[in-house]
Amino acid sequence: MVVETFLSWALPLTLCVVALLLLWVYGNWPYNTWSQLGIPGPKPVPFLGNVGDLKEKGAFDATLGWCKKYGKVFGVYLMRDPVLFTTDLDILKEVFIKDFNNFSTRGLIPRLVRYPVKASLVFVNGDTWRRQRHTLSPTFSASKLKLMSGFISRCCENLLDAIHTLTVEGKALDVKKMFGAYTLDVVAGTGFGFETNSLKEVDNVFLQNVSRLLASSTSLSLSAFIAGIFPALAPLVLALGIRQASKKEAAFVEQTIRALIEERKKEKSKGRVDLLQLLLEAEASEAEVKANPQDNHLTTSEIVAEGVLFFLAAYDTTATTLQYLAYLLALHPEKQEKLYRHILEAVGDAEPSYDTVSSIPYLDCCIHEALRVLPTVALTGRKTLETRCINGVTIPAGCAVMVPIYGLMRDEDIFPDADKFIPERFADEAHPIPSLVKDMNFGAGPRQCIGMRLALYEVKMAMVTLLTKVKFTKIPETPDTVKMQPGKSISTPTTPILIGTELRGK
Ligand code: HEM
Repeated sequence: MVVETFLSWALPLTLCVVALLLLWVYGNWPYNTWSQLGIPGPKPVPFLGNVGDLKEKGAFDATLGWCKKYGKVFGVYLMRDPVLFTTDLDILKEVFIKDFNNFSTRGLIPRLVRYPVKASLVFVNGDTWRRQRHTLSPTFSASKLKLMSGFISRCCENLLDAIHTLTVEGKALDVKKMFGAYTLDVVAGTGFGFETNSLKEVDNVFLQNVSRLLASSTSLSLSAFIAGIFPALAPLVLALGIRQASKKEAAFVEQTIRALIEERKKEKSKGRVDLLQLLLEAEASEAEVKANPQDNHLTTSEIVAEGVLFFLAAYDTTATTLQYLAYLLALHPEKQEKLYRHILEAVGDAEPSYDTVSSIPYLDCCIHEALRVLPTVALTGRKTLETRCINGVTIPAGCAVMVPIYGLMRDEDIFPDADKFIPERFADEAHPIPSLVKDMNFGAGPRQCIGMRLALYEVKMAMVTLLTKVKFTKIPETPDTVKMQPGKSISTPTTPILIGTELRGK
């Protein structure tokens, strides 16, 4: 009897203890990777690694803090995955440029990413990436951008009108909202040849859906959390549709793109120069793509994926860059006046064009410096196929190597007085900034941002159009410093940035 009672509870109890022990081992075993390799880093907690810090402080502030504490190379655990963070230029050059064949995969790929984004350039790899990249690259050549110039000019004029009205009415300028509407109009027109009226109708439904989709895709949800701890459950989480946060918005954006494709096919226009036209000219069946993988072809489902991606990748990033540039110019009137003089010298009374806005070195300096002081993107990186040892640092096979962009941009060895807004540092011939660092806000190497030229062109056209007519000013509502929201991979201030505007010549 005593033996039976003992067995009835001892067996389940033993099983529970063994299960808990196994769970404990599972939740802890990856966390000696970096200490064994002699690489410093923050102490991980079971199952979560260092995600707690990222969630609490945000990717920008957490990684900046780690850079200050651990230096140029440190190891972090994202859930159970070891990730090497580095601002060491020799390692970055090797990873992004010289050893690209080994590091051609994007660093962190969310486990729950689904179609259409999953099939787009950002997330595909290997031969599929090569084919898509070759097919899409011509869209962003200087000659194609020049053809889009008339449309971008019209968007800039609308932007100027909207800001003129605000100024006359004495209202503060919500920089992100205004520039978000402008970049959405540019993306819609240059990408798909359709005119959103988001500058006049700031609460545009399409804009709201894209914003919500972006917000949910850059924050950590419960489902991402489950899939992070138990990667094997990711397909189940996706199949069950647990990741509901962005489903509705993703469907809305996807449907809009599909409708645009259908309309364009009916129109049969050959004269268009937008992204959609280029995509459709490359359209081929799945069988054709399989048979000739080296040709510049895209399947119909890839065309939809690239269309959705174009909105996601192009709109918020460029609007955020414009937002910080306008804000920093409002805080630094002397730099703004210098930029105004340089713009007048280059453009005079003429209409700004691709060539004129591209020939104002001080404008480039201001954009680079704004991106440096307040970067738009927190992180980018690559995954190593095979184990590599670079500069004495071992990177185990399958491990991600990430650049903490904020930390790199605040490195006092490269940027003395790194907290200060000094555009001139990018023109200092005595201390040139390495181009790898200068452009790292757009990544580096063959997988660098494909839209960099378009983004810079949009920013330049907007600034040249506005600054010849309007001054940005600091008003009581303008914050002295920007605090970034945690949980976002694209920089988002905790409260909207408001600045003042004055008409020039008044
Ligand atoms: C100021 C605005 C922008 C910033 C700061 C930015 C930043 C970035 C960064 C950091 C990457 C990763 C690059 C790497 O890993 O080396 C990237 C990739 C990418 N960006 Fe941008 N981006 C901007 C605008 C745009 C625009 C306008 C487009 C338009 C289509 C775009 C499309 C893409 C695509 C498709 C990729 C993936 C490229 C690939 O994997 O081959 N971006 N961007």
